[in-house]
Amino acid sequence: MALHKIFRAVIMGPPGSGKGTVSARITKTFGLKHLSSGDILRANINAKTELGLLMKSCIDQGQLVPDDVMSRLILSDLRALDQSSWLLDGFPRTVSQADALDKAYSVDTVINLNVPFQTIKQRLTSRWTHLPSGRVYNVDFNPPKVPGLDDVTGEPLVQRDDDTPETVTRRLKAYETQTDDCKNVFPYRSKGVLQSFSGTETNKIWPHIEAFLHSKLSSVDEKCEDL
Ligand SMILES: Nc1nc2c(ncn2[C@@H]2O[C@H](COP(=O)(O)OP(=O)(O)O)[C@@H](O)[C@H]2O)c(=O)[nH]1
Ligand SMILES: Nc1ncnc2c1ncn2[C@@H]1O[C@H](COP(=O)(O)OP(=O)(O)O)[C@@H](O)[C@H]1O
Repeated sequence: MALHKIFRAVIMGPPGSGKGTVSARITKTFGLKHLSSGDILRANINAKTELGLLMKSCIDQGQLVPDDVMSRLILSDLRALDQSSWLLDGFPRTVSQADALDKAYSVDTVINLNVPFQTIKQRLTSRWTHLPSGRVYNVDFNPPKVPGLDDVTGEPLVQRDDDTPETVTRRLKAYETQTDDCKNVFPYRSKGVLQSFSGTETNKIWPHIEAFLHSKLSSVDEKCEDL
């Protein structure tokens, strides 16, 4: 689908709810640029930047990195995408981050994935990641064609240091208290742009998200053509 107006979307949900998996499908179908806060942080760690080294211990302990650091990082990357439609994955995660984004951009839609924590725990301990691209695999759900290797580049897959059972528990707790419990204070429900999708299987949730975005994007385009 060709987009005429700039469309800005956010995808939220607990760790392991399928944000990366759904984002890949959204970018493939609708051509939005994908920006993932976790991928950006891991690229900094991998490149051994000062910021990456400082943030690594927070991430490995399953804690959120400080709001000011995260907001500055994401907003500066978004500035480079000013003329593009984008999908922001993993940001905002706190009220302060949501306020910082709201001051800079008006978000057209927020997709919220609602997946039970019990489902997530099993998924994350069997997640394999291609760090340079952020592509994710799963031994049961979407295994790579060759075990241990990325389908596109043939490079090795790794298990993230924070995908251990103990750290996953801490990340889910952080999500509950810092994101989920505060969701009503984020500026999205009151603005009528928050849309939740619930379930335990991405393949069942995806057709609903796809249909929702098709209708959302065509109404945005119609409004644009009316101007
Ligand atoms: N079993 C199963 N695994 C899934 C499903 N959807 C995604 N996954 C896997 O669950 C893990 C977490 O998904 P991901 O998209 O990385 O979630 P994120 O942490 O919210 O970005 C990855 O290993 C995915 O391949 C599903 O419906 N069933
Ligand atoms: N918006 C954010 N605010 C603070 N910390 C973040 C944010 N996004 C990512 N992080 C840090 O990076 C880690 C991994 O994030 P992410 O890759 O988005 O995890 P997941 O895909 O499992 O939800 C988080 O546990 C946290 O430490």
